Amino acid sequence: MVAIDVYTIMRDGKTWDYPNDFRPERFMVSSKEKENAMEYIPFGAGRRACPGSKFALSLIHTTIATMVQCFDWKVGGEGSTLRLICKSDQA
Ligand code: HEM
Repeated sequence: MVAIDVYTIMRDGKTWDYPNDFRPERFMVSSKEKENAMEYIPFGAGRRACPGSKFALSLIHTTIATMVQCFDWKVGGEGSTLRLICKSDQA
């Protein structure tokens, strides 16, 4: 069996500035430019790549929008954690 260390590949300092930071703007390049990129492979690659990737990518917008609508997001406190507080519990 061959195991690929995807975690390390996707945090390679030679490819990404500040690889451990959450910087979504790093993905704001045309998809053509990154067509064959192997630096970021959350769905794997090749023959065993995730067959649900298109479904997951089309669903993620609705998922995030629903979470923004239903929860108050609070960052900070102990360990700078993210807390999601259900809006309907606050009434
Ligand atoms: C954000 C959501 C998802 C992520 C990040 C993800 C990621 C992955 C990864 C990394 C693999 C392994 C690829 C490899 O071995 O190289 C995989 C396999 C797989 N995924 Fe997903 N996946 C997601 C959503 C889904 C969804 C929504 C479905 C089905 C509706 C799905 C079905 C599968 C199946 C069946 C495999 C096994 C493919 C095989 O071994 O041939 N995944 N996924």
